[in-house]
Amino acid sequence: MPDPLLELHGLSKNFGALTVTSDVSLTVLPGEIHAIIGPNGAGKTTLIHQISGTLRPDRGTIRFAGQDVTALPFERRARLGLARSFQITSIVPGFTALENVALAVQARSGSSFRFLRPVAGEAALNDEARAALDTVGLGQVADRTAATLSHGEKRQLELAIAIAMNPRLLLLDEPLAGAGPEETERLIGILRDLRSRYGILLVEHDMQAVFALADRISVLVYGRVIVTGTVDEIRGHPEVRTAYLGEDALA
Ligand SMILES: Nc1ncnc2c1ncn2[C@@H]1O[C@H](COP(=O)(O)OP(=O)(O)OP(=O)(O)O)[C@@H](O)[C@H]1O
Repeated sequence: MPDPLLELHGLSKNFGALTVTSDVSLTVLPGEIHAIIGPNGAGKTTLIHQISGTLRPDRGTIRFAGQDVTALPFERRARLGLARSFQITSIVPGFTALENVALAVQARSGSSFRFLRPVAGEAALNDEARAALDTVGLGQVADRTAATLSHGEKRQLELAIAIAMNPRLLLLDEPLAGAGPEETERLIGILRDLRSRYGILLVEHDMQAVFALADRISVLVYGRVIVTGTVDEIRGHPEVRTAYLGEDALA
């Protein structure tokens, strides 16, 4: 088995008396989609915040690509290749799709493009941005203003922005939220293509999409991982069925 890209050991976090993450341990392997599912309020988003570095855990460790990153700030983790896809709110509506992605390329590369002649620097930025847009199937709309993109295209643009960070692991928090059936199918296809290039930690409510995509699934209930397993193991697991009682998501 390859070394894990991401390893969480005994991660715990309380907000006052409320335990939001309780002794969470899991791994994401290179080329794997590891999905986190769980009822509303189970602690999925706060877990993502701790992994990306915007929230400090009270206990436990986070290792990324063999390095302990528990104490590193968000930007340092991003530079190591831990990319979180941000919600649509981080897209600049008045910029084109290409400009939005070029901004992310520029943020990642810092001053490195400054050493090129201005025109060459801009061309290099745009080439990288175009490649990221092509990867998520948005090459045709590169020059459209982001505000005019459909909801599904905006979700694709978020993925392109995350890819422009040159990541090794993508942290995706509900990448299908608000997408219609056709958009969902398209996004599932894109995520499937991305799997061969990145490890993916996927938080997603759309259970059919999770079952279609995930190599492994961890089920979070009240901040605790109650089981990690393959799609078949999770579908048939009695405790998971109990946690979702009343929902037909596992049908
Ligand atoms: N900053 C905060 N201060 C206090 N409590 C918080 C804070 N952020 C989240 N919580 C609480 O922590 C718990 C876990 O929230 P979280 O958003 O991580 O759950 P979730 O599994 O992502 O939920 P959903 O599926 O509805 O998005 C919830 O009870 C929430 O109200």
